[in-house]
Amino acid sequence: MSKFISIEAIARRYPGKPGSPPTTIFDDLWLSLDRGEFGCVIGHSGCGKTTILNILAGLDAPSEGEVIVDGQAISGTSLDRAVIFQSHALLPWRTVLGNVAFAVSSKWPKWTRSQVAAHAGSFIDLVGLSGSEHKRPSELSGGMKQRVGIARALSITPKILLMDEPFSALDALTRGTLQDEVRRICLETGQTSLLITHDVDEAIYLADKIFLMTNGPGAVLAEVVANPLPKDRTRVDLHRHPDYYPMRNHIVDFLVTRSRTFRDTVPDHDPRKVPVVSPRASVNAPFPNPAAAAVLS
Ligand SMILES: Nc1ncnc2c1ncn2[C@@H]1O[C@H](COP(=O)(O)OP(=O)(O)OP(=O)(O)O)[C@@H](O)[C@H]1O
Repeated sequence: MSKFISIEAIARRYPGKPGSPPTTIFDDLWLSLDRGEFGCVIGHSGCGKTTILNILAGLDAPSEGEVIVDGQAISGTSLDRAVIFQSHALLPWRTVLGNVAFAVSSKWPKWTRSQVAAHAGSFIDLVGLSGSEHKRPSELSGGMKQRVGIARALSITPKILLMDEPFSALDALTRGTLQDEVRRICLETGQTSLLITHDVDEAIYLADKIFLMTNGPGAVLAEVVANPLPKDRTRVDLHRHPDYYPMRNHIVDFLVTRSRTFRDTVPDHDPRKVPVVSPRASVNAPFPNPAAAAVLS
């Protein structure tokens, strides 16, 4: 079965200094997601996470390779692919309703004003901002601004939702609440999503698949972690699940050690056949324990 999102052999290179070869951020990168899946890319600063997201959004183009979404190679930006940035990028002169309505009328230019307002209003409601429709961004908290960004992205019913560290500028309480909201909405609507984060717990809570990137330049997708935790997990009971610590330890171990040493320790890594692992609790086994990471394919 073909994948809903298929990143195929992409590379991103930047010109080097005069007389030097180009810098390769990554090359021959393959990554895929099924429809309705929530993926998370995690890796150290500079490994190319934002570059991957920008390529998927069409804000950047790969130096080589292509990206297929729903059976079609992408080219440039599209209202099929919505992005939520760390900085919400709202139009400051427009109200909450005006910001969301702007996106809605871009997608459906023939809709009447009242159709646009009703549709935008339902997404403002979805993110819990009813009553604030007529406020301008300067009157909103950081969390509320990010809610507007989420409502705006979801209101155009995109095929894929792309998020670049959308919660990282928020305080812990607001971050947790918005993670809950995004998870609820994505599960309810079957939204295919890709999130960039540095936060291991955020990835474990939200993602079905976590893509582990090695350090750049020359980063590679080393492993895909298939989340073994139940779908009905909640943020508060996450750490009580027996598979939580094996999985968390596996990812932290990767980020602390293997992301640096991967190139030397796995010289025959095949970027087209990236191992999918699902770290689980294993009785009497110290961690890290290779046996705890069941290789699924
Ligand atoms: N226009 C550019 N010219 C040259 N190099 C660039 C350009 N844009 C990005 N880079 C380099 O590409 C690499 C990957 O950048 P990217 O922002 O994708 O990393 P990241 O993993 O998202 O980092 P962070 O976690 O810090 O956001 C970095 O080393 C960056 O310096």
